[in-house]
Amino acid sequence: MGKKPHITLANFAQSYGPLLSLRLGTQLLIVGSSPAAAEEILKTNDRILSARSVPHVAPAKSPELNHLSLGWAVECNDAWKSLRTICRTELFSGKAIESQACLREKKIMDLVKYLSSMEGKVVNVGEVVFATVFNVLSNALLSRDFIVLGVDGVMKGLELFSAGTDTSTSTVEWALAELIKNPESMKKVREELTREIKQESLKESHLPQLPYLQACVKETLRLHPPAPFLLPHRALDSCKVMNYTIPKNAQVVVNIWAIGRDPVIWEEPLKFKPERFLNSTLDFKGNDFEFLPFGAGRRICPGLPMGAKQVSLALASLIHHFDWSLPHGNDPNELDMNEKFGVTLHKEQPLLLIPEVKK
Ligand code: HEM
Repeated sequence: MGKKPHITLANFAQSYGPLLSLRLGTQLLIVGSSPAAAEEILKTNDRILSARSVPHVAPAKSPELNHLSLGWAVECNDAWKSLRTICRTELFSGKAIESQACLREKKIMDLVKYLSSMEGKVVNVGEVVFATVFNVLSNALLSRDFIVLGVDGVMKGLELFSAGTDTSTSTVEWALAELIKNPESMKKVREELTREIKQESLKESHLPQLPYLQACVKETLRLHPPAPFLLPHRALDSCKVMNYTIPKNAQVVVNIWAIGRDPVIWEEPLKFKPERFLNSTLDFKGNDFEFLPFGAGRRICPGLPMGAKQVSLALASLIHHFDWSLPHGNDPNELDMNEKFGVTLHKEQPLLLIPEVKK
């Protein structure tokens, strides 16, 4: 399938249709590549297809670690349920997210200060955003995790770090890259920020006043979902999807990257056009099967409320405080937008930019 299996499988879907069945050695792989297939996999058959197929490279392959793991829990058993409950009620509840707002705002202001000290120098955007996101997560989660989860807290905390850091960082990096490449959209974000934010520092409470910025985040997640296949699901039992039989233990994935770029669903799918999300109810909460960057159903990303806030605030602050240019006066049109497939779908070339403090 090559180094970019999300593209290979998107091409297969063009030729063979929205539900593919492939044999990878002894493993049967089922790939859904349309909103209808996604709905049958993640909603109609949510329970039966909610088990996990744990890749050999995944960190929690060993049984002891699986016992501690949320993302790699092989079934939605009682241990998984209790972890999800802790996420919902303790870590990512509306109240918890609100109480962490000050922390995110403070860490992002630290990032702004650091970037101000780097004015005129080349900065690796992914690296500096990663450090901030990691810092926020460690402060917000670990202390609570230890208290709430006791002895096992360290392992669970670590898993949440890896699930939350790469995904959020990569989204901010792609969003800034897209905005550098699309100056018209960048101008609109700036105009919105200048109009709505009268004070020096941005607060999370400002985010609802920034619909265009939020549309840019959605457009970025449509084109560059950090998990292009979600995480691999597994059939607990045999079931029917689109009138085909899915045998027990088949690995089942949804190619949300392919759905996000399907010309049948999206007008000019390869263009970065945040406007498509304005005056639209389309959201990433798992009810719109053409747009599933966080998944849907019982395995939907539990960190969604935190990830969404974190990405929007970081992106808004980077644009509110700085003008950005490419090193050596390079033309933004030439910016390399190639992807690298891995645990998350990253930019192949790191985004290197020069910040200039906005006067
Ligand atoms: C832009 C940010 C993020 C995106 C796009 C994202 C996306 C996803 C996706 C697609 C899945 C798999 C859903 C499935 O298997 O059907 C997932 C699972 C998960 N995510 Fe996120 N995520 C983000 C941020 C976060 C954050 C901030 C955290 C925690 C701090 C987090 C924790 C998890 C965990 C623990 C799982 C496994 C859930 C389970 O298997 O029950 N994610 N995420």
